Amino acid sequence: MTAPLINLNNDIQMPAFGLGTYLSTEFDGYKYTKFCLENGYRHIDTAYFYENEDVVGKAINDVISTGLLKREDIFVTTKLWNIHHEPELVEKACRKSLENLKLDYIDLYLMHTPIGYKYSENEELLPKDADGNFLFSDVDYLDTWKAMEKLVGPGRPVKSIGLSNFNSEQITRILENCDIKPVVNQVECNTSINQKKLIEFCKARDIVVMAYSPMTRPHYFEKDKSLPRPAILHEKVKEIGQKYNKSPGQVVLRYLYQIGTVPIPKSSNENRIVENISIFDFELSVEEMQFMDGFNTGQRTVPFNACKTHKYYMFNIEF
Ligand SMILES: NC(=O)C1=CN([C@@H]2O[C@H](COP(=O)(O)OP(=O)(O)OC[C@H]3O[C@@H](n4cnc5c(N)ncnc54)[C@H](OP(=O)(O)O)[C@@H]3O)[C@@H](O)[C@H]2O)C=CC1
Ligand SMILES: O=C1CO[C@H](CO)[C@@H](O)[C@@H]1O
Repeated sequence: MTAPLINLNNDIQMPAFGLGTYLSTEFDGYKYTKFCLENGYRHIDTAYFYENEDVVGKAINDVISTGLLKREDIFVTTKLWNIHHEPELVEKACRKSLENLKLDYIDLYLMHTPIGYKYSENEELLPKDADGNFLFSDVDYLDTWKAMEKLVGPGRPVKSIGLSNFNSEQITRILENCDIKPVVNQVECNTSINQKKLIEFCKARDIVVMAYSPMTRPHYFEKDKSLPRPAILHEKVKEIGQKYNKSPGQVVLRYLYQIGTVPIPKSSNENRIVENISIFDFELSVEEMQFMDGFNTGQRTVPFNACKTHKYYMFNIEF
């Protein structure tokens, strides 16, 4: 199955469903990106921080070279990492991502978070002091955004730019000062934190919410039961799925699609990869949507706790 296309605020179209690749190792990153593209996926999410742009890019290029797909059939999202927020580092970082991916352009380039980390020559991705505290920078994310704007346009390396992990006040500040509007805000969005207010806020401003950790990271919950409990483990979600001949995972992903987001679940399992995208041939009822709303506690799986002291920490306000 392929996902429907949605129009971004710059009239570029983006598939309403994608593959996440965080923690996809060299082998998995290549094998499953390729498998996804061969099985209907047209949208891949990676990041400089994931250190897998090279294998993800190789999978994309290999599928293109077989003739199955053309470059323009595939929507590639990658992200500017926190150490590259200094305006003079932005284009270099973007070019490095393109070089890793071995592509001529990036479809969507996101600022990974509003928080900058200290840059060093050896490109330490998570720079810390001797006590293990993050070494932050205080670069204004607006200055970073201005540098990202310069990447877009005819002959430039990026088609669309967007945000990730931004709250409503930070988005407003960008919108009030930008020349190019963000097309997307990628945030944690799953049954435990369904982001209804942020989705409404973004929708009113023509910004699409992309849902990361849409399955509520079942592999993390397995190891630490204080984390939010994935709804796929709930008996009633299983029952709802049975009614449509769908799995609990499909019910969760369909819920996220119906509340207006673009889910990007990660999977390194062929059955689950095919299953996850097969959500565009059924619809949850109003009552079922209300039941799924009931899981929303607001608890995050990815709270960026180590960044709490930074002036741009994004999760201090309601949304
Ligand atoms: N912008 C940001 O700051 C962030 C972005 N992201 C992006 O979002 C993507 C997805 O989020 P992620 O954090 O990976 O977490 P997910 O919520 O997508 O969880 C991934 C886990 O869920 C399992 N899984 C996938 N599908 C199913 C299913 N149908 N039923 C049961 N289990 C399933 C996978 O196992 P298996 O592989 O065995 O199928 C994997 O262990 C990331 O990979 C990344 O691309 C994520 C976090 C932060
Ligand atoms: O994209 C990401 C994947 O998850 C990480 C945390 O587990 C985040 O730090 C990062 O933003």
